[in-house]
Amino acid sequence: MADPGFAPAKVNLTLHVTGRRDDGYHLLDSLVVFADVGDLLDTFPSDRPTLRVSGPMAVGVPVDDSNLVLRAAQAMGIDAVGFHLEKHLPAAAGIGGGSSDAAAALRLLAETTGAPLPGDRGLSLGADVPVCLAARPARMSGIGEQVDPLPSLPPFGMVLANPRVSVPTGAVFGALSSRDNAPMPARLPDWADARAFARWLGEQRNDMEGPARGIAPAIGVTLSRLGATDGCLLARMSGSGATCFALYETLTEAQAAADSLTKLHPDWWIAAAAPYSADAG
Ligand SMILES: C[C@](O)(CO)[C@H](O)COP(=O)(O)OP(=O)(O)OC[C@H]1O[C@@H](n2ccc(N)nc2=O)[C@H](O)[C@@H]1O
Ligand SMILES: Nc1ncnc2c1ncn2[C@@H]1O[C@H](COP(=O)(O)OP(=O)(O)OP(=O)(O)O)[C@@H](O)[C@H]1O
Repeated sequence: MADPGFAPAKVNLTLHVTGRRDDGYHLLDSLVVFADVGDLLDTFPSDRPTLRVSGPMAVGVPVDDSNLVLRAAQAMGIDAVGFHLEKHLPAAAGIGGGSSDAAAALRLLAETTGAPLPGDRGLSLGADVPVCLAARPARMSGIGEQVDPLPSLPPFGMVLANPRVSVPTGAVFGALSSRDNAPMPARLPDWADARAFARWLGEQRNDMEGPARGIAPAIGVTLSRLGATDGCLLARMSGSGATCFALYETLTEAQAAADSLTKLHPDWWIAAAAPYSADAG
């Protein structure tokens, strides 16, 4: 059984911005997968909402009411709970760290208290929370509320790389030059292998990459470094950045690429990962 407290990194393999609603939120069409690197969340008995944060990425993570973990508990109407969050994912990085933590909190509380999940599956906490609650490969649309699980994907390995520049999501949406772009094809192909999958992904887009690179030029460097690693099939930015990912045929190739990139950029956050799905095993 999948660990409900595991908060995997979210990776937008594609991210098409297809319109904007009257309230300013953008309509998206995105192929989302999860990686087997992430944060770890656990609960402990407490008579009031409490949050302790530890781990290699704990610095700067809020421990007050603004943390999405405590906001998730609030959304489920649960006050008397303590959380321990072990932070491994960089924040404001385009890999849904806070959203995945919120989703893990919802899953844990539903499991331990029997309380129902919020009707909006966490959308009011963040547009990425519903897909993070599913934590399996999905096509995400609307502003994030529509989550359609994908049939099985071919196996592949990934490297995630962040040049340690944080990029606020709202600023990147605000800097988009075009908001009415084409969605992905209505019917997704049945990809034979990682190469065919990466070739098809290469014909799709992340519409936020251009504006994010304008805000954080280090993203361009990250993409070219990933693209130059042995066996790289595709290098692209995830979400609103600055984390970029590269795909490989195998996890072994991804691990070798992560090692060589770490030698070049020991100060970056770099992780090799396999795809993760909450419904597997
Ligand atoms: C870029 C993505 O990561 C792609 O998966 C998500 O759409 C962002 O999800 P998120 O970080 O959970 O976003 P939220 O915390 O809900 O929103 C942050 C800000 O991004 C903008 N926002 C977000 C989602 C969306 N579909 N349209 C938007 O315009 C809004 O200005 C909002 O104030
Ligand atoms: N549990 C949490 N972990 C990290 N940051 C959090 C958390 N809860 C709230 N935050 C706040 O949310 C901000 C955005 O962080 P988050 O990791 O959610 O990034 P994100 O890039 O917006 O994710 P994405 O755009 O992929 O959904 C942080 O700067 C931080 O102040």
